[in-house]
Amino acid sequence: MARRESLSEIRAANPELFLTGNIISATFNIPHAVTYHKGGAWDLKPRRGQSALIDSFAYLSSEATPWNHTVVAWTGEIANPDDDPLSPPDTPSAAATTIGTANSLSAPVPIDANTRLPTPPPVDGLWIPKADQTRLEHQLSHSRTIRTVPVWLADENEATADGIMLKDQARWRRYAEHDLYTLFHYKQHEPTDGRKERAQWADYYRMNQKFANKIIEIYKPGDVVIVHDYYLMLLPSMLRQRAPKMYISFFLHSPFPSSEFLRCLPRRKEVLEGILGANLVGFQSYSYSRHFLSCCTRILGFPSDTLGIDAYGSRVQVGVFPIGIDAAKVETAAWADTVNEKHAAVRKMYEGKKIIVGRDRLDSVRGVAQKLQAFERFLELYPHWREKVVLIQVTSPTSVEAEKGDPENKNASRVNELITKINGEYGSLGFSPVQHYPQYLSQAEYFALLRAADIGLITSVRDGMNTTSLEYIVCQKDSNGPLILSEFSGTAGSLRDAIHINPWDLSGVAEKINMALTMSEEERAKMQTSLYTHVTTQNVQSWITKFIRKVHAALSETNSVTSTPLLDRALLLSRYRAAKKRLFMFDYDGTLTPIVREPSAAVPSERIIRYLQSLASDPRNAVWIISGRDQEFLQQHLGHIPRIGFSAEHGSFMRDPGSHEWVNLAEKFDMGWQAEVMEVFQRYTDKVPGSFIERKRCALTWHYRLAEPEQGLHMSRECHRELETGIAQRWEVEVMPGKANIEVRPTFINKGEIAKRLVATYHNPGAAPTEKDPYPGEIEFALCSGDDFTDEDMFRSLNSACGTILDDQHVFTVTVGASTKVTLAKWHLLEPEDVIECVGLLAGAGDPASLERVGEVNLAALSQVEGHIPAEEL
Ligand SMILES: O=P(O)(O)OC[C@H]1O[C@H](O[C@H]2O[C@H](CO)[C@@H](O)[C@H](O)[C@H]2O)[C@H](O)[C@@H](O)[C@@H]1O
Repeated sequence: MARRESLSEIRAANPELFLTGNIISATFNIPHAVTYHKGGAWDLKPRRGQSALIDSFAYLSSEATPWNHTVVAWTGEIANPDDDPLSPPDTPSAAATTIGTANSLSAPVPIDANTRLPTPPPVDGLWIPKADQTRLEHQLSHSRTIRTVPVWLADENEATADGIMLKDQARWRRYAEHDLYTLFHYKQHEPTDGRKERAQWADYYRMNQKFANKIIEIYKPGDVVIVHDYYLMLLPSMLRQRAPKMYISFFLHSPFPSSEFLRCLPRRKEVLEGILGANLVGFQSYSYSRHFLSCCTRILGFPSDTLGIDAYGSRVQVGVFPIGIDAAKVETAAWADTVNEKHAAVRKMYEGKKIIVGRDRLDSVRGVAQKLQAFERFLELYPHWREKVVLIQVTSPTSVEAEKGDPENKNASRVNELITKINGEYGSLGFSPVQHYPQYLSQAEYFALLRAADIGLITSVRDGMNTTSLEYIVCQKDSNGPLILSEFSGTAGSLRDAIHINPWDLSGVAEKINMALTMSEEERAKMQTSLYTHVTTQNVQSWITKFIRKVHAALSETNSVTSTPLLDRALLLSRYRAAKKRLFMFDYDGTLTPIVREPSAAVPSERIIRYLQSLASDPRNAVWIISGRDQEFLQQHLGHIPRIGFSAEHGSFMRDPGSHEWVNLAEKFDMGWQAEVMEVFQRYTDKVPGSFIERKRCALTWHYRLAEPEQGLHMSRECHRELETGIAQRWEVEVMPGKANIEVRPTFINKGEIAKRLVATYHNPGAAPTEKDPYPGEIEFALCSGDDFTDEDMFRSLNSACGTILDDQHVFTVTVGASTKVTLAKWHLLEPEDVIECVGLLAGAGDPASLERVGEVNLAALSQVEGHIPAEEL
């Protein structure tokens, strides 16, 4: 019998969990289906579906963990019994309709006339006075199992101080179910003119915002927020904007598609950016996490590795956490007396027959049609099983917006056609090989069926996590019925010992059904032991425990990473103003201009040209651009600015301010290595479509930004290794991995050497004026900014000059990028735009508002994720 761990065992295994504190779980629907009774107590029934998630909430809210747990969720569509005379408040709801007695199982194709779909929500509006709203809030917040704070969803003008008017309640789920759910399951709609989508998106955005408002109301610093599923994908970023230091995690319960598919979503960027407000993002399976990482790189252009993404100056960790079920609870429920009776009745009814069981929602991705086709094939290929095997298929109505709205309901018709065909062909007067129950089962009937089965058959064509497969394993504790599981189910990765099938290969599935029916008792027991051990140990309690443990680990890693402070612009300005002589060294790409797809497109903005002009016009300032670019590029785009010095190709060439002559510092260097490097680069260019070589006078660069990202990265590593172990051993050259490039240049010169030279050139206390330094004196202010690996050499040089030649307090080394980036710089700025703003600030030529803002900037807030979701979306 699966056993729950005791509190002391859990405590011993997870000491970090016992930090205590608040956990706020944000999920779309509250765990109850709610019926309104004007002026009276609200009727709360357990909500169907998401049993694993709701069990995890119950666990977190229980005494077994030290957490103070609150669920924040929408009320769901509120039912009004006055609108539904067939469903008075005191009778079981339509959803509780059962399949009746065991005898009904023998009906050929039993479409139960009593079966009713859930009551549709009122369309004309339901007015709920404030007092009744408060009553529901009180009932939910005093729940003994899961304390819940409801989110009320209505248009602004429909929610007043007196109450709320609920109209078209299903609108809040439409975008998520119509667009996201569908696409995440690899299904694509016909494109439309976009009007309906825009309205649905606006509801989705507003709904996420209302969740953010509610969470902010109850949030206290230190609380951990766990956001669940595709309904709330914008919430992490919305929360991050409002509370930059909040601990936020996001878990996706559904599949996540490959970037090729996600690209089809018009709101792909917003959705990805929404999630990236989280510190940790969790998925059901490895492939979903891999797809997400690759989408962030391909669609948003953020660098990622297998463990996370660097986005907006922060690290977002990504992990895989396959959800489990509350196995102990299922086991207890499955052996209740009522279940025992039903189980005996089912077995008796099908005495002498093998039972295959399937329970699915009638969504097309659940693969019911594929299952029927495979069963048909099985009866065709293995005639000796005819009349000896029955497929009992229970289907609940589709919950997919797109399929609900389909007037033809093609999937349901296809399923019915297949059943009629199979029963017509392989059935007889007294027996139908497919028994179909298109309805909800009571829990007792459901467990009785899973226990009575000889085979569990899951043929989903796309599925996040399949709870039926896990419940089936628990129910087969004594009978060892094999589980046949689609390889496209998110559960397949965890249930390695199940019989995996490809639901599109009908003959293959038929073969596996035959194999499962003919397995020896020993083989079945072995399979069951392994699956049962997995399901009972990797349960819902261990799932949420691991997830929270990982949230804590992610947060402590983030906090322990040395964080480079955001440049103190007020300090920078005051030191600049006080200095009589100043030196500026700016890298170009990624510092004065953003990184773009093609090198030729990275031209300086009119603004930075104006600021540099103004800065260089002050005779107290020596302004240099120190870049990997070649002379031609620098000259063409910046050469016209008077009094600016240049260093090209990582220090190989220099041009003094006011001069037109370039000095070649690599003149005496043997360039024989170039031909060899070109040969290697050419080979990789041939292999990697989209990559190309940038040939400069001295340095050579192989670019792969336009290549397929994974291939580019992989091949660049290979190329780097080949050059390091070959040419770099024979020649005095350095191989440098850059931003989607690999550069090779002579070792003797680098940007650090140039920085050293410039300090030596301009720091001349007591000297007479020279052509190079017409205003001799001490350097009283230095600003050096760069974004990549090659710029670290400049920071190193300046750091070592500090304390000997320069005054540490007056030297500003500034890396462009995240505060978490490993750097020798003392400060950071997030983007080139920030550098440009600073240059404008010092030059006195910037936006006057930026000057006013100095000293008022909230440095902490600036280092966090800011405003990815434009306010004008609504
Ligand atoms: O020292 P820098 O001024 O930072 O120059 C480094 C290299 O930058 C250029 O490549 C990079 O920027 C391109 C434009 O944004 C981008 O398309 C490319 O992927 C980046 O690697 C330049 O092409 C190289 O020659 C420089 O060495």
